[in-house]
This record gives sequence, C-alpha cells and structure tokens, in this order.
Amino acid sequence: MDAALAAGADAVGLVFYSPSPRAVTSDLARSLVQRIPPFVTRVGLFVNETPLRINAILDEVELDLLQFHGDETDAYCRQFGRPFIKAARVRPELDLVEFARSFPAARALLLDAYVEGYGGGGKTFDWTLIPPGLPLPLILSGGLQPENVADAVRGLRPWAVDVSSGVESAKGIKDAARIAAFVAAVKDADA
Ligand SMILES: O=C(O)c1ccccc1N[C@@H]1O[C@H](COP(=O)(O)O)[C@@H](O)[C@H]1O
Repeated sequence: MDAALAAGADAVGLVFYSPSPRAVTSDLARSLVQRIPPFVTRVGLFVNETPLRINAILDEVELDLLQFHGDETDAYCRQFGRPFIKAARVRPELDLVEFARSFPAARALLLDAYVEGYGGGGKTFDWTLIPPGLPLPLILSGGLQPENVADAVRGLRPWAVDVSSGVESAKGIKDAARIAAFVAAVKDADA
C-alpha cells in the first residue's frame, strides 16, 4: 500500500476474496485504508460474494469503488448504491460489446484474461480481441507488468490499467521496486 501510494498510483485495491493469496480481513483493510490520502480511489474487489458480507464490509471499511470480478449481474452490482466496475474474463467466444451493454450502471469495464480462479492469474490475453466502440471506459488488466505496460498504454489507450501479479516477487508478495517501475512506465507512456 505504501509503495503504491509513494509511486503515485491513482487507485489501490483490497481483495475480499478468501481463496486469493492477497485476501485481507476487514480489520486489516480498515487499518490500510486509513493510510490512503484524499483523491486516491479505495477499491474493494469481490468475487461472487454474498450481499450480506459486502454490506458488512462496507459498514466497516471506507471504499470508493467496488470491483466485481465474478459472475455478478448489473442488478446485483448496483444494489450496494456504490460506484462499481465490472470485470470481463476475455476469451474469443465472449462478445465484449454485448457484455458491456449488460452493465449500464458500471463506471468502467475491466478486461482480464480468462483464468481458473477468476483473476489475479498474471496471464495476458489477446488484445486484438478488444473491439472498437466499447460502450464503457476500458480498464486493462491481466498479466500486465513493468515490462509490457507501456506497449499496452501506447497501443490501446485504456482509461486505466490494473495490476497484481506483475508487481510481485512471489504470489501474493508485492515488490516495491516493481510497483515503482510499473507506475513510472505507465506515466512515461501516457506523457
Ligand atoms: O488479485 C487477486 O488475487 C484476484 C483474485 C480474484 C479475482 C481478481 C483478482 N485480481 C485482479 O485480477 C486482475 C488481473 O491480475 P494480474 O495482474 O494478472 O495478476 C486484476 O484486475 C486484479 O485486480
């Protein structure tokens, strides 16, 4: 968290998905979000979570944006009355325009590779599968790292990029130097 903030990240995410090696408890999340300054977006990531647990977390942890990474519907995502983004797990047979149209309340569409376990797999997908004219702002993710993110930013001009595995030294262990290199590469490519 400190490394992301020092590097100048616009948003930081907290994973509330217990099978993930990055999962945090609401107690830890509450203490972490207190370090986040104004104007940095506090994102909570959920995968097919129960509304009961999400509402309990929202009561305890100040979150600005919800990231739904499972099989949730638009109606499900909007019930919390918070801004949200919806992840699509990209594979050739998925019509991304139709998928995006089915989430009219979403702030953005996050594109991730199709992996077992729903996400955070460190795998890129074929960026040529992204159609022109998506009806939602695009957040690109999936296998991004300091070494390939400049190509992604220059080639696809996404609204934002998101990273997890690519800035880790081992699964679930963030690496401050890789975080700094990633954010620097994004800012350089966007200049
Ligand atoms: O980070 C996780 O553990 C995770 C678990 C379940 C769903 C999504 C998860 N992370 C998100 O997955 C994408 C891609 O991550 P990676 O960079 O390829 O590791 C990204 O949006 C993460 O926020």
